[in-house]
Amino acid sequence: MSNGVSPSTNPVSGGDIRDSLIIGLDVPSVEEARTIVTRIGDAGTFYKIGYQLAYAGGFEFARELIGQGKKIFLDLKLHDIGNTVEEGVRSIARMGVTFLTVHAYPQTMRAAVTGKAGSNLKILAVTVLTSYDDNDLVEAGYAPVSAAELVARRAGQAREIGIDGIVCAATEAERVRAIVGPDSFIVTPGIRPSGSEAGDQKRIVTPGDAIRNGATHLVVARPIVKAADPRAAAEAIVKEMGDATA
Ligand SMILES: O=C(O)c1cc(=O)[nH]c(=O)n1[C@@H]1O[C@H](COP(=O)(O)O)[C@@H](O)[C@H]1O
Repeated sequence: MSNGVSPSTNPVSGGDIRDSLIIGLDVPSVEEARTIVTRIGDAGTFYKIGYQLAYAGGFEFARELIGQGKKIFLDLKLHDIGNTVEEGVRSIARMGVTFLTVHAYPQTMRAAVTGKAGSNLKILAVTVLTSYDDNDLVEAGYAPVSAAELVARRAGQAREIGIDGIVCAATEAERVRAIVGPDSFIVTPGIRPSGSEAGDQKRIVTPGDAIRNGATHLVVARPIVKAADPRAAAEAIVKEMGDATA
């Protein structure tokens, strides 16, 4: 697959395990992000840039990291009218990033697939945010539906539309795999090494269990970027992922 990423990089199927850890650079400035990336060194190969850093110089920093051979997940969680999503994705497709998120609404997913045509960009559909539980869905106006059911429904729609990968909690990874088939990425945030703070995450899973459940990529931000030693934190997570494949 293009851009150096494929489900075969999942340690389950024998790739470089470091490529399955996506480190979320949820920090306020490029300077801070650069310091963390330097400290992590070759323990980190794949970085996520989301709202906080993207709107504080993160797009330029993404290009800088790509120039250094790192892979970038641009986590913009797009959702707008179809034409706006399509043209936005077309612009992003020229940046050379590996992954881009959109919310898993059918119009939005179709527009994103059209916008990325002819590029190496992979679109990930965010199904139900990992900070949501069943009660949060009711509060947001959904008829009573479990997060797991809504994830499954949206994963099915994503597969029909031709989306490259699914973002879901690792609690749902096995069920999602059965829906999307063997070639789709399954990217799981809400990862917490045992003993670490859940914070605002509700559907959390340890790194080892996420790999055992079949995730191709794990997204981890605070447990690494807020650690006293980010490199040691990343290495410990990679080790736990590797042990889960043994
Ligand atoms: O799309 C995402 O990456 C994402 C989807 C989701 O459902 N939940 C979720 O936490 N994320 C992102 O994953 C990262 C998780 O951060 P930590 O909870 O600090 O590890 C954050 O940058 C979130 O924006």
